[in-house]
Amino acid sequence: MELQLALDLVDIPEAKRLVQEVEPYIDIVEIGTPVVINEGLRAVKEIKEAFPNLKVLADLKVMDAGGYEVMKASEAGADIITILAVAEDATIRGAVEEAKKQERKILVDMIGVKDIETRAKELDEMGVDYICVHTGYDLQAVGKSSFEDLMTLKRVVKNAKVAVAGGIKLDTLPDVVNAQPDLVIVGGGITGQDDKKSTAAEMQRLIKQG
Ligand SMILES: O=C(CO)[C@H](O)[C@H](O)COP(=O)(O)O
Repeated sequence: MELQLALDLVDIPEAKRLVQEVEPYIDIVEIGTPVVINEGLRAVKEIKEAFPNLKVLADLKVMDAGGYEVMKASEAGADIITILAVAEDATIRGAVEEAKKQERKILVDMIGVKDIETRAKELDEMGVDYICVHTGYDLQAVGKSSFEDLMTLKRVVKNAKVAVAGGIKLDTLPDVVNAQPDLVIVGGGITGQDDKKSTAAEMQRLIKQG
């Protein structure tokens, strides 16, 4: 099980400062969608250059032109690129094909998918690397979580790695770990804490023992 730090509400200098603080405790650093919108793929490039030992995920949430977007993110140094599960199959297949060519990975974000079971089975057959259930900020605000969807993924996904994101905090992490995802994605649960270092260290401890 791996821990991914999601950076959403920062600029590049702040992203570097945050990663430096928690680097020993995380496996993957996510350059979040708002960061890519504000700073471009330069953010991916700079973080990969500054932290070559960490995997970098570019949270592009690709919806079209899968092959092209994956190629550009790969050029910037992304190890993993996200695509939306609600995209057309042709877009997903294009992204998977390009990622294989570039020796990168594709994480499919299930945000907005109503029938998790059916779509997860289809994506699994298409050869994506990760399938991620995700409660975005707008549904977190009305009290939703991804826990039930995570159980569905665990039941139906046979090939891809299973990931979970959306509002995970130290107090909810043990339940998430019990469900045995391959990847746990945490943003505000670390970046919003006064003591980010010890929060990330404790999260890593729970994840490694899970
Ligand atoms: O992709 C995202 C929002 O669309 C976030 O990166 C993801 O939800 C993790 O952040 P948090 O733990 O703060 O919810």
